[in-house]
Amino acid sequence: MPNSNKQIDLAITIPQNGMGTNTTTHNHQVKLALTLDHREWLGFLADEWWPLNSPDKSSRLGVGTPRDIAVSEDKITVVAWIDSARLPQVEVLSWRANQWLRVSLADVGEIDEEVVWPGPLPLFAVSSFSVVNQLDKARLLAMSRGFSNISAPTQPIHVERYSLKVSTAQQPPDQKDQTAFTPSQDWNSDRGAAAMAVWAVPAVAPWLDVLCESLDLSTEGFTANRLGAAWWSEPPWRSRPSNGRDVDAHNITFWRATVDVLRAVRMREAWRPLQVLDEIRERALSNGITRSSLEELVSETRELLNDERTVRLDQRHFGALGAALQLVLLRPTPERFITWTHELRALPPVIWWTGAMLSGLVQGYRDLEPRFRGMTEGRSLLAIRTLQLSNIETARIGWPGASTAKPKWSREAGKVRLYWDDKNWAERSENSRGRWFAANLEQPDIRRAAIDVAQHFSPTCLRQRLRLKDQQLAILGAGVVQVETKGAPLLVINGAIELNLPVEASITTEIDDDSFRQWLIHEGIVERLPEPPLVGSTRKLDAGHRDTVPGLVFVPDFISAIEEREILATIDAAPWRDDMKRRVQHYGWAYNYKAKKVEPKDRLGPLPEWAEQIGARLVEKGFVEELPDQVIVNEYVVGQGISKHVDCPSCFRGAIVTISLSESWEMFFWSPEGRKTVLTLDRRSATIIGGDAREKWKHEIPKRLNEPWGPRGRRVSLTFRKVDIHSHKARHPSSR
Ligand SMILES: O=C(O)CCC(=O)C(=O)O
Ligand SMILES: [Fe+2]
Repeated sequence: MPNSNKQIDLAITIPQNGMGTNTTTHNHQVKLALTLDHREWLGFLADEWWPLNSPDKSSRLGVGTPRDIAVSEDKITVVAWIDSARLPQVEVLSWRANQWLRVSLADVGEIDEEVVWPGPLPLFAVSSFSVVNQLDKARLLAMSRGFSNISAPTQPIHVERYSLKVSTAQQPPDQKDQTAFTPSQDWNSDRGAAAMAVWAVPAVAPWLDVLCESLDLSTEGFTANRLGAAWWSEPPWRSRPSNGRDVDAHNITFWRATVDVLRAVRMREAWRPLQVLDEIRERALSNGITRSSLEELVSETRELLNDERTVRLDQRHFGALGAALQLVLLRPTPERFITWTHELRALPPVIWWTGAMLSGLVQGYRDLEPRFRGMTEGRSLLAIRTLQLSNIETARIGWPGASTAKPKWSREAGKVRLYWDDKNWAERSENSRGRWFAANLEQPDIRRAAIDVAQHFSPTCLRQRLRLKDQQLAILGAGVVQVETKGAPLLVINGAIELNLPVEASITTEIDDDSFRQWLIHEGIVERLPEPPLVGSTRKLDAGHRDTVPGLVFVPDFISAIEEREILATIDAAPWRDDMKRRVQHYGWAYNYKAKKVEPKDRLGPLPEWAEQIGARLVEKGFVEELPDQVIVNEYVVGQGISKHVDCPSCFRGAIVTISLSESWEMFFWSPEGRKTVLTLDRRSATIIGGDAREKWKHEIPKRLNEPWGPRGRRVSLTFRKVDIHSHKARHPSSR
């Protein structure tokens, strides 16, 4: 955008002098030199822009040759070589033929002796530094490592002889239109807040969205409002929305007062939290906050600061915001603030995040430790973006490589990657909270694990589901029961009633997806969350192996995903036998693994309804001839399996069927000659083992940690058999 206007600007601003208009050199290679002493150099590294600390933010740069500034004997002279192509191609003042002229940066060349860059210079525009001897270089590097808020520059420091040129230029005239280049007074604080916001963002989707929106040039933080954290739509680095459409005026007003006061704190000079608190109170009152709610927060916070009470995370009047402020007042610097997570295990993410951001605001970018500043790419993008967001004038300046795109994020290989266009500018590690949030709760094994998690951590996300079928139940008690049919049917009970439920009535535990996710977004989690199960172990079968075992029939998707979930829920609600290596449940007939037989005394009763239904379907589809009357549920966790065997030929009649749930694992089939055939038992499939496969071949589930496609979690199988109680055939030597 600036490039297209360049020629026109030139035509207007270059006067017709002796050089003529055509002699301007379009030399982008020209090196601009900023001469600094070592203290200034350290300041440049701390701020990453130069100069920010002085009222005049412009810099005089030598063209090709560094300017000779009066550096005293005891100081080291450092030359920063600026690559003009990394700066916006705007107009600068140039000392050309003994006068100051306004020229485009792109046209600065050998004919210019010196230019005045109209604003602070970014460290990222520096291509290298120069010093005159090795000792100076060593001293500079040592100094840059000696301060907690400075890291050694990524640019090389060359040792070379250069000449300094005494300036012949007059004092440059005042530039009236510098505003676009002069960051706001608060830029240091606001940039500190932004850096901490990135560093501390909870790696959970909605909070990552909030962060991206907070750095977007256009949006107004809808996600933040939806999450009850409206103040994140008005982070310090954004000039306030003029339309003032606040959904949470109370919190926003308090937030503005807090930010205004905290960003004016000069931590280096003094830290007086009680005074800061009073100032926030004053400011909030004059902004129109109701006295009573504010006074309560203020007096409680005073007690906290005076060590007369301990931190309470459920702030009544200002919620997460009030709590975050209290924590920041207690520990104002980021490196101390972040230690709260160790002491307050149940710290909700938004309190921690808001507080961390405020600690960055109080500390300011200059004093921020490099670990909080992020990657090099991110630093420059964040600096430019906070400049753009702080005032409209600066937003118009086209920084090379700076994007106007929306910031986005993605999850990749255990990382959360933040990017603009295709530029990666920040990374966070994923955590189990974020992984749970992203997990597909439709997957039965994930859902099951989520129920476990909820049972342990947040039972209010759970529901009990009562399933009744073809019943007429007497209503006991004085209450009244009605069924409302408008919209989704609703059973309305007024007063108390009781029902005598038949034994077959099933009650299963269900999870409410929304409340589970809300819990993941908002709540402090005291213990380590287990990881959601991997769903990698679901691979489509290659058909090649299926025909090689005679008598084997493989039926993919015999069970639907919903059935799978329901059966697993029912199974998990029933007791497990754990007298073996793996857990099992026996239905219909108990099986004696030692004696390898079934006797009349082993009869347990009819199959449960779910097993009865599947058995009937197996007959109906012609996979087995007789209705199965025994089902064994096997649970295998990582490392477990079943050794090579033939299912007891004399105990059962006809084909046996195994149905695989929750993960796909391999089964090995061994021919009578000892040849191995591998079959993947896809989850939800049925494998019918009949004929030779049943009688002559052995089968096995290897005991191992991984399947070829990923680590094992948990597999559950259902084996359906027809018990042959009258058969007295000899036992197969290695039968089960
Ligand atoms: O887990 C399976 O699918 C097979 C179980 C099995 O072979 C058996 O119980 O005999
Ligand atoms: Fe078996």
